[in-house]
Order: sequence, then C-alpha cells, then structure tokens
Amino acid sequence: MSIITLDKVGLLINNQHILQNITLTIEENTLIGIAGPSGSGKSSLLRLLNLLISPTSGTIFYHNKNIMDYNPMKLRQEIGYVLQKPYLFDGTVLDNLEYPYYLHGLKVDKEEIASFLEKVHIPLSYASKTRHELSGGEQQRIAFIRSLLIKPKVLLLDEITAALDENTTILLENFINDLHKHSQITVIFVTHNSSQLHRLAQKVIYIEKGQVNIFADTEKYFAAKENSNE
Ligand SMILES: Nc1ncnc2c1ncn2[C@@H]1O[C@H](COP(=O)(O)OP(=O)(O)OP(=O)(O)O)[C@@H](O)[C@H]1O
Repeated sequence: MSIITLDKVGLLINNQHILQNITLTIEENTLIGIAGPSGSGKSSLLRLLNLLISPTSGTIFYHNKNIMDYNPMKLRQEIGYVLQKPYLFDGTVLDNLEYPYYLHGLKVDKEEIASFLEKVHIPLSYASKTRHELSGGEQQRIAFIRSLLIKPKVLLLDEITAALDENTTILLENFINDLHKHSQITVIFVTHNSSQLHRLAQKVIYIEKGQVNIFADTEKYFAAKENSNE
C-alpha cells in the first residue's frame, strides 16, 4: 500500500527550480535511498515531506491525504526527521530524550529510552551529560533515537552517518534494518555513500538538477549505473 505519493511536485525559490515535476509513489514499509550530486535537491525533498517547506506546485499525499491539510505537529509525530548535523538542545541527554513524549502529550517511557540508548551503544550514565560533553557521533546517535521514541511511521534521515566512523555507521544501519523488520517503518534516507545505498536501500531515488532521473529497485539501479559507465 502506498504511504507517500508525490504528484508533479515542484519547488521554486528565488526563481530557481530546486525541484521539478517530481512524481513518485512510496510504498509502506520500504527502505528508500536518495542519491544524487551535491545541490541536486535531496534535502529539499525531505524538508517538503516534513512540512518544513511547502511545494510551489503539485501535491504531496500522505495516506492519500494532501499533507498541507495535516496539522504539522500531528504529521511530524508520524514522520520523523533527523538532520545531518544533529541538534540537541541545552539540557541533559535525558531532557532531550523525554522531550518528544511531552511534545506529543505522551507518557515518558524510561525503559524504552534505556533500551534505545543500549542499542546505539551509549551508556546509561550519559543520560545526565549535556551536548557539550558529547562527541559529534554520540550527539548524532542521540538525535537519531530521539526521533524514534514516539514510534514514527516514516523516518527521514539526511546523511546521518556522514560524520561517523565505519563501526558506528554499521551499528546504525543494523538498527535501521532491525527497525524496518520489526516495526513496519518506512525509511527514506539521503546518502552520498554508494556502499551504504547498496547495503540498506530496497529502492533508490536518483535526483539530478531537481528532477528524479531514476526510481528503481536497488539492484536495477546499480546495474543501470554500471552499464552507463561502460
Ligand atoms: N532556502 C533556500 N533558499 C535558496 N536556495 C536554496 C534553499 N534551500 C536550498 N536551496 C538550493 O537548492 C538546491 C538544492 O539544495 P539541497 O540542500 O536540497 O541539495 P542536496 O542535494 O541535499 O545537496 P547536498 O548533497 O550538498 O546536501 C541548492 O542549489 C541550494 O543552494
């Protein structure tokens, strides 16, 4: 079943076509990788899906309803978003992790917080640290689990492993795979890492100059790429 559909979506900023005529359907419970050159519009597409910006043409549907008709807070409870540069606010790690529950009027689940910290190999004792006492990679892992605690149906990940070492990258990839297997989540991730795309994506959206050039199963995408390089 489709969860997100884009119908001729365009984004025009200062007379520049950032995205043009994007039409695609994303099925529920799939892992989608977005690839493409720098400045091609990948992050802009994620921002549109999270209602941080609005399309200037066309329509985006979430569960067959125009996303512009959703309450942004309600939509963001279902569609989580993690930025490349993690943003943790002042306060402790625990404050950061409890915040999504308060924001959406839910009961804080301390056991869940502890189990997620364990899954991303952050000791429980770090709960009382502030972001200034954490490495960039630790902040990224905390921002990542913060987006998951309220159980989004869709997760948008913008190059979240770009600044991480290989072991931590694989740790997060395994986490995403497990989550996808057990929680029926749809994950849409931007990456410049072609091995990661191969390891993680079931389908690939390739964007160039604001347009979707390829939307295909990962194997087909890599086969087509190999052919074009010959
Ligand atoms: N708010 C904005 N105002 C003006 N131009 C913008 C704005 N946001 C993005 N752009 C432009 O839109 C284009 C696409 O940017 P975007 O960040 O979506 O690309 P990207 O594919 O994610 O790039 P990268 O791989 O380098 O992160 C770029 O040319 C960028 O300069």
